[in-house]
Amino acid sequence: MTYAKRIGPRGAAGGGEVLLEPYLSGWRGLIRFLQSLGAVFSFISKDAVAKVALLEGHQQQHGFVSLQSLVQHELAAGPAALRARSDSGCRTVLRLHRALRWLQLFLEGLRSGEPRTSVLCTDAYNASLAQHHPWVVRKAATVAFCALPSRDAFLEIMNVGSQEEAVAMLGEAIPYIGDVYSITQELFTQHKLLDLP
Ligand SMILES: CCCCCCCC/C=C\CCCCCCCC(=O)N[C@@H](COP(=O)(O)O)[C@H](O)/C=C/CCCCCCCCCCCCC
Repeated sequence: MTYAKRIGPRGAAGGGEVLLEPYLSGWRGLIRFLQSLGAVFSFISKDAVAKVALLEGHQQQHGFVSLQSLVQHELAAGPAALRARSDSGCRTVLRLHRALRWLQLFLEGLRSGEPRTSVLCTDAYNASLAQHHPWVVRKAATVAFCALPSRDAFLEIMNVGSQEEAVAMLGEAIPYIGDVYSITQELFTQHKLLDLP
């Protein structure tokens, strides 16, 4: 199971570029995992599927290799044009970028040994995505988190062997996620894109 590892370009050539193909492939793997957790999470997975599909469309249309090339291409039209678009790759990446912070925090909590996954998930959500969501989405998300399996069951569903092996895998994967998050955060800070509507 390499969902999280495949997101990141840790040590990849290109001076800290986030390569689009492994980035999207990582998201597809995470979404499959989320879908396996049951219908209660379908409103979340549907949103993630739509966002990944939008980015795949941009990738295919323009041949982007990295997040950096996507950002450069959209910035060339000017910041005002970029802000006016509701289907821009940049705003979509920004939504997934915030979700990646949630994932990083959630997996760190899972690794730490806290048994209540719903608490871990809620804490990670409140520290990342929640501030960007309206009340109704926050409420629905918090209700869905109560349906998460226990930590033991969660590590089992990950299907990477024993609990110790699953925890070891998280220890390897989390730094990759952190790298992708940091590189994207720097890119979006540099171009003042962290508040795209
Ligand atoms: C070994 C790994 C195990 C970990 C498995 C984790 C699986 C997670 C898979 C996918 C994560 C979902 C990412 C959701 C992206 C949400 C983007 C977003 O903020 N969208 C909102 C704003 O979009 P626009 O309207 O501006 O286009 C949209 O309103 C969101 C709607 C849905 C609610 C999103 C709640 C997200 C909560 C975090 C995911 C919890 C999954 C729990 C499963 C462990």
